Amino acid sequence: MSAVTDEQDKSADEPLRVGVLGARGRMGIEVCKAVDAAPDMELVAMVDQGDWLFNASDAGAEVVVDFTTPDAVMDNLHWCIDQGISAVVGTTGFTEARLERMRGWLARKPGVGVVVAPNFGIGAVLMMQFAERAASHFESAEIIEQHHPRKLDAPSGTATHTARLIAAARAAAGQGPAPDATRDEVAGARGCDIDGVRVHSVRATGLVAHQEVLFGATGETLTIRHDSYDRASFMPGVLLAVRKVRTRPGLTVGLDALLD
Ligand SMILES: NC(=O)C1=CN([C@@H]2O[C@H](COP(=O)(O)OP(=O)(O)OC[C@H]3O[C@@H](n4cnc5c(N)ncnc54)[C@H](O)[C@@H]3O)[C@@H](O)[C@H]2O)C=CC1
Ligand SMILES: O=C(O)C1=N[C@H](C(=O)O)C[C@H](O)C1
Repeated sequence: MSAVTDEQDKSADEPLRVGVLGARGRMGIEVCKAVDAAPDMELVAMVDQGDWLFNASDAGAEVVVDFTTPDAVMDNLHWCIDQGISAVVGTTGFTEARLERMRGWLARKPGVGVVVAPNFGIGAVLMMQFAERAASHFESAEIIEQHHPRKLDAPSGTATHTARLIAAARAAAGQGPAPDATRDEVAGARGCDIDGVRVHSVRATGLVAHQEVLFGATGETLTIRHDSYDRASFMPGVLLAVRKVRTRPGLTVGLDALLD
């Protein structure tokens, strides 16, 4: 299978055939609605736990969207890549080791593309970019992420990714650790540490997905905040990735390159 160009290898009136994994989940339901409503796409498979993955390949899916669980996603992606199906992945839990394994699978299937994004909200992508830009100008940086209480993982994928971006920008600027004389009286009082950046996870009914990045320097603070009030906020980013993934063979991490 070879890479598809921006012009696509199909006539303009042929819709892109899309399958959704995790189709009965909170995000999966929203993705199915968005794909179904997109004039240039056809929803050909809705797969959830206990369903047969081959439903997607039997239905001729050209792109699969995965919003499942960190435990399920790697097996799903291995299968998709093996089948020559490109994938758009919002599921969290991606470590560098997992990304490297996926690069190995993709190396054997040169025409297949995978886009993995910790957050498909355009505002959230910009929030991460702004945080990366601000990072080297402030001696303190902490992240407060807030989510609905049915979220399985903490810290969020977005917070982990943001912390890594901030840490890399601080290291590149030769900054040392953020000042902090506090001794934890109770374990976890200062949140968790991701590459030297403190991350605090809040879970409360009524929340959807929210994050603040708080920077501090002498006499000033800067707060960069993003709020998703509705899962519809992730859909423009998901549909953009579905449209572009087949033009980007190999692994793309984050939505940034697709927005340029
Ligand atoms: N990147 C982004 O923009 C976003 C990412 N997420 C992430 O997406 C993931 C899913 O989130 P939610 O929809 O809230 O969770 P959810 O728990 O509502 O949905 C997950 C669905 O996956 C299904 N599932 C589990 N194993 C499966 C398998 N092997 N094959 C097919 N389906 C399987 C479950 O039955 C469930 O229906 C989480 O990791 C979450 O953090 C959520 C929102 C936005
Ligand atoms: O589980 C969620 O809801 C979300 N998960 C992603 C994450 O962990 O960052 C993206 C967004 O925050 C919503």
